[in-house]
Amino acid sequence: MKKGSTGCGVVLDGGVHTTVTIGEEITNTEIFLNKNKVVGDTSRAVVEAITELPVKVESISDIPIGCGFGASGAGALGTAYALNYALGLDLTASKLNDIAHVAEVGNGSGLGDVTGQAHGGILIRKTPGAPSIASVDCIPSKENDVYCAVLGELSTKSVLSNPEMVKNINAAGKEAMKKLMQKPSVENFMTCSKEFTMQGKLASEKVLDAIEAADSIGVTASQAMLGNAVFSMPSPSTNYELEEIFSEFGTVLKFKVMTGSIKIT
Ligand SMILES: Nc1ncnc2c1ncn2[C@@H]1O[C@H](COP(=O)(O)OP(=O)(O)OP(=O)(O)O)[C@@H](O)[C@H]1O
Ligand SMILES: CC(C)(CO)[C@@H](O)C(=O)[O-]
Repeated sequence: MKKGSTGCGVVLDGGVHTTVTIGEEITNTEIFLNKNKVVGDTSRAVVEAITELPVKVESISDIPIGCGFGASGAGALGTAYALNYALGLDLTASKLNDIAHVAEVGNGSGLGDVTGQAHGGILIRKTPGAPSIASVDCIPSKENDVYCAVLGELSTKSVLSNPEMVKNINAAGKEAMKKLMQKPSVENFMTCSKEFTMQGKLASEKVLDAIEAADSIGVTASQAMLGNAVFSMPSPSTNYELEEIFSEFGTVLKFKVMTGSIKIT
């Protein structure tokens, strides 16, 4: 519950849609992601925290997997909310969010995604921890456009289990957070995020090239953590040009900042 990360990130209006099935026909817990059977340790940990019954969990993702978009945290939240409904558990949102966070952190697949996703917007996590205990704030924002270029995967677990990398990230993160809190605007967030990318030493050459190319048209871009992807919130007048530039590096995805929280459909 106490473990997590501090930082600031953008919650997108794209995510993971999760359905659970329970019944006599389900004899083993199985996790499916985009119709493929996966190990799905984080979603599985949520199931095990909530019920002893075998559950079929099916997630369909409209965000890329393993690219810094927080798909494992989103799947964990979806699994918790869907099980609450299917089993008629009447748990509060706060309890469900905490279960998803503990599953995510316990599995090493993320540290701050669930807390961010549980709140929405451009969320600042001032202290680490589960959604119910982390101290948070946010940068007020409209449903700004978020442009992303997906260049490839980067395993979160491999980074978080590397002490040298974590040391760099913590040093760079501390500086970036200090600077962000002095002026918590969207523009300064992008600047601090970019500096964090440069100092944190997690960016591939291609990520750095994409950030530099955006810079050449006066747009600040940064790396999606922890992924081999970049994102930016350009002004409407630079949208088109940025899309052209990003498309030279990888698949371009367009989202908006999601200003609300988890949706139950
Ligand atoms: N919704 C989901 N359901 C089941 N398994 C998932 C889900 N999302 C991700 N995974 C699994 O998690 C692993 C990728 O995790 P990883 O933490 O690197 O990526 P991520 O969660 O997409 O993004 P981030 O880098 O932001 O944490 C893959 O093995 C994938 O199968
Ligand atoms: C560790 C992390 C970058 C993985 O997506 C995220 O959970 C975060 O920002 O703490």
